[in-house]
Amino acid sequence: MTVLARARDLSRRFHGATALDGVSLDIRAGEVLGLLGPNGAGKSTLINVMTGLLRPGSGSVELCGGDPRSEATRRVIGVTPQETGLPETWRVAELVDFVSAHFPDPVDRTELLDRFDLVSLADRQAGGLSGGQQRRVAVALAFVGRPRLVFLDEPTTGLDVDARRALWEGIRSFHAEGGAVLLTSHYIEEVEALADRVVVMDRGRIIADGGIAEIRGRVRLKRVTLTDPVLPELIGVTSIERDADRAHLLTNDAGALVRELVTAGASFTDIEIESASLEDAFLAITGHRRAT
Ligand SMILES: Nc1ncnc2c1ncn2[C@@H]1O[C@H](COP(=O)(O)OP(=O)(O)OP(=O)(O)O)[C@@H](O)[C@H]1O
Repeated sequence: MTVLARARDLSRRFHGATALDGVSLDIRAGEVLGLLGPNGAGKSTLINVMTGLLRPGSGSVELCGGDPRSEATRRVIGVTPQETGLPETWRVAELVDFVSAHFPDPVDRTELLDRFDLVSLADRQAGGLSGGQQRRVAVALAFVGRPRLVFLDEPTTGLDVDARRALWEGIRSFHAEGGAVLLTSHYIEEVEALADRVVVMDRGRIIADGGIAEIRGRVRLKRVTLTDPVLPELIGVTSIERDADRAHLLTNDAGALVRELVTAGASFTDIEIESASLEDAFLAITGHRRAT
């Protein structure tokens, strides 16, 4: 499959702190790649280096065979950085027209606004929009130039459920037409809903890369949920979380755990065993508590 973006052995330090430490990554045509990692893992730095906004300390990046810093190469990608500042007095329609003027074959304005559920905001000034509405406009602008590959850094942070769903639909229809996307997210269910492939970063390195089922399978965790439990000391339990009267135990061997509970005479009223979620797998791989 065609490789649209190729990063090789990227490293980048900021004042002595390592943000990227030997990262190599290919993004292929037509795939949606979810980039996960805890705060400070290096996700934004990777996007900024891959899109030519930041120079790597060492290593190389090729976008569609070209240099990400060249204008011609940049026309084939779309980017929504984590922080976006829209000019406050400009109306949404004017912003779309302005960005469109930089591309040879832009998406029709009405079609774009419709795709991202922004038609009703077309005549509103950007400065008067809510944070979530501004975010949706900023994401939509990444798609104006009919890019082959779009980089979205936390596209749905701060959006309510409906706005997030509208944005997901916009990303899905781009994907259905063959577009490729790299997106970072703190919402694991977002990556689960949109991505074909998941890359997990931690401390500037890629520590897992695969399909969602594969990443889940890499840690053969089961989630065992018990109601009203009085638990003995347990062996082989990766973590225990409690919410109200339920306890969620993560383990590599649910059978052994159940036998241990029964042998120890532990009391509980209900038991449920399910496969680990992507979030469980992510936490197990990084060793961090939450993807915040
Ligand atoms: N411009 C900068 N100046 C100094 N340090 C920086 C700069 N940009 C990033 N860093 C540092 O590099 C590391 C990686 O940061 P980065 O923003 O890439 O992580 P991230 O995975 O995107 O985190 P988050 O999920 O919080 O957005 C962090 O330690 C961060 O403090």
